[in-house]
Amino acid sequence: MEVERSASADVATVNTLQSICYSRGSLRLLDQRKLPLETLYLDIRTAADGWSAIREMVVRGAPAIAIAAALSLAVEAFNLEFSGTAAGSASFLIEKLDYLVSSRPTAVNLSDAATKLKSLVKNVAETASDPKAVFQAYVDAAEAMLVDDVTENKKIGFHGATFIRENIKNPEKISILTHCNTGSLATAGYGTALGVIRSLNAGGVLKRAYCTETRPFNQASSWVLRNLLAPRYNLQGSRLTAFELVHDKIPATLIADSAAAALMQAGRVNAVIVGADRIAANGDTANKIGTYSLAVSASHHEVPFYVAAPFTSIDQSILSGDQIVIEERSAKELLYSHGGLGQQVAASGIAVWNPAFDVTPANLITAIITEKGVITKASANSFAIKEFLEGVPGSNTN
Ligand SMILES: CSC[C@@H](O)[C@@H](O)C(=O)COP(=O)(O)O
Repeated sequence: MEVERSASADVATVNTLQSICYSRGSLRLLDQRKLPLETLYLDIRTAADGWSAIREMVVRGAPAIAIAAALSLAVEAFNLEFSGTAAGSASFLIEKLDYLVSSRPTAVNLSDAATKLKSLVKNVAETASDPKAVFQAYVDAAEAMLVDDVTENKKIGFHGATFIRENIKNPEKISILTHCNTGSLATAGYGTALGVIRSLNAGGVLKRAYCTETRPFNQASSWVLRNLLAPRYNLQGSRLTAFELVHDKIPATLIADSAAAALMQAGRVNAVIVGADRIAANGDTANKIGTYSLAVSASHHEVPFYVAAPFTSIDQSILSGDQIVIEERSAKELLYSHGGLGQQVAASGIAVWNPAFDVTPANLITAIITEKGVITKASANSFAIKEFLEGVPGSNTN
């Protein structure tokens, strides 16, 4: 993974909202750990580079992780002098895809993409005699993910804004709270939950967006120790979402995570919207740690709580959220400022539990907003996602 430093920290003059810069044979990822103070792109040449960039959170957000992983292998495959058979090229790609999936466990988009890409290369290898045909099919499919994601996000934005306007009190003056970062930086562009906020704003009905700081992630890794002399805090809400909201001139206010319940109690928001890393078949949703607290508070204050995500975030192979593997991150993210390099900020000897995600049960979710439309409750405690899909023309329900 090579560092490529963009000239300026002057965020207004560069397209800082593009986290994935790809052209055939070349991939650069915006180092999101450095935003908003510095714009730095890392050159990704191999699947191994992609794996490290995901693990170290250079790139993060469920859809962006999947696309970055697929494209890192596309770049490696495109630049490779491969002398084997078509079957050998398929095995090569499948092995690398399995490796990429091991980078972070909770978001399903990456494993979903890998499963689809593996099936594609297996099928192509069965009929192709030339390994190049297998690589070509892989590269085409990985590139399509980049394009499709933006299209799908815009549909999520449209469906979400329409649904919220039709179902909310005070639809001409919507104040909405969001958590983590679900915008352009977490996707190929536009965003999911933040895409809905963008769409509400474009429709002239958004009074104010509130974003949480989104504790606790700071930088803590050997790669950082080696490469970043001046690491910065990495709070997906205060640095990334706030950055996108300011960039788009959307009226917005930052709050500490712990201020969310008081914000609702004061009647300052009439909706909450978050993204998702994995949604089970019944609608239980894993998302950034703190999402569950927001949902509990929203329920208490009778504020609607929406999840916005593409269908690639839905894992129909699991019946409920109990089956979702939650990533636990380094204790250093809590014990030290600047992810282990800065000052100690907690008592020596204290044990740490640092899950990166939590699961919000379906009963606390008002609706799930997708690119295919809005899924509402089948009963008080669950969503019927399969049945919803069966009603969507042309949808594969598997
Ligand atoms: C459109 S991104 C949806 C989720 O991936 C997002 O809300 C989130 O939890 C991201 O967590 P992160 O740890 O920053 O990858």
